[in-house]
Amino acid sequence: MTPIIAPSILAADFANLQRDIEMINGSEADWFHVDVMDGVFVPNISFGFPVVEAIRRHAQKPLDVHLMIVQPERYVDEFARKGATHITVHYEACTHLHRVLTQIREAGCQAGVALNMQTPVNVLADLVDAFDQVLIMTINPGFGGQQLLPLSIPKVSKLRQLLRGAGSSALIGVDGGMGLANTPTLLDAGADYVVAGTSVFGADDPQDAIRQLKNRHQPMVA
Ligand SMILES: O=C(CO)[C@H](O)[C@H](O)COP(=O)(O)O
Repeated sequence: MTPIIAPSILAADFANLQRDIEMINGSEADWFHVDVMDGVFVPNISFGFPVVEAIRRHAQKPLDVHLMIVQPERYVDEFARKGATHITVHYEACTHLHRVLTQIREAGCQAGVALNMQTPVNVLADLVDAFDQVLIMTINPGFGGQQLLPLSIPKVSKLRQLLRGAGSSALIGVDGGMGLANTPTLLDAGADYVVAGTSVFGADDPQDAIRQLKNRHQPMVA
C-alpha cells in the first residue's frame, strides 16, 4: 500500500514558511502535519492559533493537527474553526478520552488519538469506534530530529492486529525519527501514514525526499 505522507511543519524554516508550504503543496505529500506544544505536556513550546490559521490560508491539503497539550478539550473547537481537518489528542492528556474524540468529530474533523512510548495499545480496545486514526509516537515527543526508538515497532504490529480483530478501518500513523531507512519497516508493521520532519525539510531536495518516502515501500511477499 502506498503510504500517506504528512510532513511535519515543526521542521520547516519559519522565516520562509510560505515557501515551505508551497513546497508541500507542489509535492506528493498528502497532509500537512502541525505539532502544537504547550510546554507542559511536552518540554517544548511550538505555536498556536495564529500560525495554524496562517498555514491553513496557504495549505492546499488536509491539515492534521497534533495537540501535545494538556486539557485539549479546551481548544479542539477553535482549532477546528482555524481549519484543522484532523485533530489528534494524546491518550495521556485526556481524563475522558471518549468525550474528547466525540467532540472532535462533532467539530467536523477526523478524530485521532496519540500514544506515547509507555502506553500500551490495548488501552484503545474498548474505544475502537470512537477514533479515525491512531498516532504511535516513535520517539518521546517534544522535539524533532530524534532517533526512532525500536520498542515502538512492535506496538504498530500489535495495534494493527487489534484494529483488524475489531473490524476497524482507523489509520495508523508513526511520528518521530521517520526517514527513508526505517519507513519500509514501519509500513510492514502496519502503519498507514508517516509523519516526517527532519528527513523532509533537512533534505537538499525536500520534494524528492517526499517522493521517495511515498514510493519507498515494496510490499512483503507473503
Ligand atoms: O511530534 C513531533 C515531535 O514531538 C514531530 O512531529 C516529530 O518529531 C517529527 O520530527 P522528526 O521527523 O524530525 O523526528
